[in-house]
Formats: sequence, C-alpha cells, structure tokens
Amino acid sequence: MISNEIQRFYDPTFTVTEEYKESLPDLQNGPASLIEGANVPIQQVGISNFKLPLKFRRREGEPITLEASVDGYVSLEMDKKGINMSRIMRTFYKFQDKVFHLDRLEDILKAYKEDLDSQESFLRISFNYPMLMDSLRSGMKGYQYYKVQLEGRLDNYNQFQKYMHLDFEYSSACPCSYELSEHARETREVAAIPHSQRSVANVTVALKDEFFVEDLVQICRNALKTETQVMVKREDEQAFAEMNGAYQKFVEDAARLLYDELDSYNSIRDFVVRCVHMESLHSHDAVSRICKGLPNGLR
Ligand SMILES: Nc1nc2c(ncn2[C@@H]2O[C@H](COP(=O)(O)OP(=O)(O)OP(=O)(O)O)[C@@H](O)[C@H]2O)c(=O)[nH]1
Repeated sequence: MISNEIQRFYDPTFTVTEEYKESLPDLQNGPASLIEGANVPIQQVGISNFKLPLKFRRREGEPITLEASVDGYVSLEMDKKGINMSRIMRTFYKFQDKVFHLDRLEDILKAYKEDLDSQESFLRISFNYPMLMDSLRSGMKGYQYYKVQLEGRLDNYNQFQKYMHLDFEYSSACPCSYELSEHARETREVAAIPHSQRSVANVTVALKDEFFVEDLVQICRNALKTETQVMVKREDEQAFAEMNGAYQKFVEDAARLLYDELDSYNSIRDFVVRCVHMESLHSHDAVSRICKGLPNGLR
C-alpha cells in the first residue's frame, strides 16, 4: 500500500527480490508511443568516457596495463524508445581481463549487437601509451607518452572496420625563416634565429592487417625525423638543433612527408592526417590536412 506520507529514509538492509525487480518501471523498453520527437532510427547511442584499467598488447614483451577511456555505441531502430544503457558497460566488462588489440574490438562489437539487439555497433578506446625513447647522443632514456585511440565499427552486414589514431608531437623549423636568418648574417652580420615550434600530427589510419602502436610511431618518426625529446643533456640539445637544421619543414611538407610514408605500408588501407604547427611567429596556428581518401574511406 502506498502511504501518503513519504519518508526521507534510506534502508541499507533492503534487498531486491525477483518479484520486486519485475515491478520496476522499464521505460527504455516501453512502446513507441513513449518516443519523444521524430520516430526515426538513431545512428549512435551509448556511453562515452567510462574508465577502467586494460591490458594492451605491445609489439615486444609482456602486455602493459593502462588506464583506458571507452566510448561504446550502438544503433537504435525506429519504434524503439531506448537502449539498455548499462549493457554497454556490462558487456565490455566481460572482456576486461583479455589482452586488448584492434581485432579484440570485433568480439566486443559482436557482443554489443547481440546484447543490445542492434544493427550496428561502435567502439573507441583511448589511452596514453608509454614507449622508452633514447636520447640523441648522451645515451640516456626516458618515457615518451603517446595519445592513442583504437576504434572499431561493425555494420549491419557484420563488416568490421578498424582504425588507429595517434597524436605525434614534433618540432618544425621554418625553412623560409632559416634562409632569412642566414641572409641577415651574411649581408649585414646580424644574428637572427629562425622560428620553430612544437607541432602535432593527428594521424588516423584505416587498417586491414595486424598493426601495433609502435608501427605508427615508427612511421611518424621516419617521415618527420624531429620528434620532441624526453631526456636532454647539452650534447642532445645540440644534436636536436642540427637535426632541425637538416629537416626543416613547412606544414605542407609535414603532411606530404607523412603521406609518402603511410602510403608505403601494405597494412594501411586508408589514412587522414592533420598537422598543426603552433607557430612562434604568429598568434595563430598553421594547419594542413591530407588524406589518401579512397572511395568509402577516410576524408
Ligand atoms: N536508454 C537510456 N537509459 C538511461 C539514460 N540515462 C539514464 N539511463 C538509465 O540507465 C539505467 C540502466 O539501464 P538498463 O541497462 O536498461 O538497466 P536494466 O533494465 O536494469 O538492465 P537489463 O537487465 O540489462 O535490462 C536505466 O535505469 C535507465 O533509466 C538515457 O539517456 N537513455
């Protein structure tokens, strides 16, 4: 019986029986008449940024456990009010003890489609991946952390697409500014320092074969050469200055260098790259965006 007097009281001993659970309102599984707005399908609905520790596969050695942030979504058909939202997280937790890599996402995406009775599913796992990096000349080492995302999609034909995103930080020394500085020194004996800046390449690759974070890092290093350093003594700083002298680049050069390198890898089906040079010359950024852009690919 419902009393008219509602009490402000939390009972820590209250236990839920099956019968009580059955009596709970279940709005998200209610009739289409409960839908607000247009009764149309929703492409993605789910949870963003739930966190847990996950074991990630490395190219060499034991897997590494890292804090991961997960976005999980499914599609929702018309006539359905909502999804069983907690299943996005509960289904993911069934895989929490597995070692994570891109192909593992396909298993979870299939489980999403089954557990949430959906046509399509989508997953993105974000984490910071540490790699030991050698100093240029001093023989020291330090941890470089890379912002990485593994992404998977399963469409209504069960076709699995997998992607990796990496933010790669590098230094860009302006070739024009270098020539202008040399000109000042040679013609007027005036000291001048060309501008250079910390820059970032946001790289997304669509993959067809096995692929590791280490592979994408290596591709970026091969293309751009001037990755920002971790442990730096004077001999390393001088080496870095020489390296930037050898590998000067406009933002256009950075994009094309990455294109060349990414295009030479068989396991990469398609890619898109956005380079941002946070100019010390300007108060604004210089930006380039380049893609292989296959039909139905990344653009
Ligand atoms: N669909 C949906 N659910 C939401 C939202 N915000 C909060 N929720 C709540 O998420 C809770 C958990 O959802 P469910 O997975 O359906 O929980 P459940 O019905 O006990 O779980 P099942 O045993 O899987 O059926 C529900 O109480 C919802 O009300 C929202 O925006 N959409």
